[in-house]
Amino acid sequence: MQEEQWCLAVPKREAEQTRRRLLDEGLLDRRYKPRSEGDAVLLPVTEEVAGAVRCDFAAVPERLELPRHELVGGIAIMQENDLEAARRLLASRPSLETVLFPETAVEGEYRTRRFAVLAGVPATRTRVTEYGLHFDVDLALAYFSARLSTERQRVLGLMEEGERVLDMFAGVGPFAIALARRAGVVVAADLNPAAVHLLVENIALNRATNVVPMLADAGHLSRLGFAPFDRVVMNLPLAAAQFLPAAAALCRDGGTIHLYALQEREGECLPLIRAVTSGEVTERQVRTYSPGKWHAVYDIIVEKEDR
Ligand SMILES: C[S@@+](CC[C@H](N)C(=O)[O-])C[C@H]1O[C@@H](n2cnc3c(N)ncnc32)[C@H](O)[C@@H]1O
Repeated sequence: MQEEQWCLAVPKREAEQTRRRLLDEGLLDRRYKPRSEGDAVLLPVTEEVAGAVRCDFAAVPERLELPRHELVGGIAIMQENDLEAARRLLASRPSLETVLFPETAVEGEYRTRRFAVLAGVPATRTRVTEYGLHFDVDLALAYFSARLSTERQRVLGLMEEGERVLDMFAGVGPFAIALARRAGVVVAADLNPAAVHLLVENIALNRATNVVPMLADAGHLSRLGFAPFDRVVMNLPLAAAQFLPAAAALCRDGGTIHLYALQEREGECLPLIRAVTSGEVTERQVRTYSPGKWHAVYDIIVEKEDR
């Protein structure tokens, strides 16, 4: 039976690498079989990611019944509180250790969720591999989402060797440690002690020697007298209004701020951005979040002369 699905069409030589990345990010729709079309391979994806198109796919019969889920290392996060489906999911993949159901939305200052264990080992800690880097995460204690892995690589691709980078809301370090590959130094701050513990472990795990972890409120960073940064990452959606002036103060003239926001209409953050700089702004959709809401990133070139 053929069914219409979202998919990414990629050149054959990139297919395996892209398939693995989508699998890591929990975006590969394993209920359908990838297939070739001309020089491309069509990879079914679980949501409308950037560049996805609609195509017909044959269902893999034994996987059709698996529930929707997001993969984070050895943990699957299900959208339904369904014990029977969780057991089937756990049995479907040897690398899976635990199936969780989020009892709350992402909440609080630390942006964490509370989980119920539906199947497997009762744990919220796991190790995630992303583009050759390893991150120990604890989903109950500190925020982590595999869905931004492509975005981290995009930002890395924009960097010059030796840049000074500030990650204002670093969590367990996925942006900071990914960008450290090209940076001269990365300052990585977070106010969640558990996140900073994991950040320190992840710096060691990846043998990064140029990431400086800090347990600090981003609001205090501009008082520390840092020389200006070439690039500032702001991944705390909903906080633009509060922290954008500090980010602009910490960024050099001509440097870049990557501002992540949850929004319901294009250009929602532009008035806030225009209050701190008149520099060039590029806005793009990172991923859909819920109907009518999406995760956007604004790449902002900071111009200081005219302020
Ligand atoms: C959405 S998470 C992003 C974490 C990480 N950048 C990532 O991509 O996985 C936001 C992080 O900001 C931290 N946070 C919230 N308010 C903060 C503040 N005022 N100063 C520093 N960190 C803060 C939270 O603890 C959380 O780890």
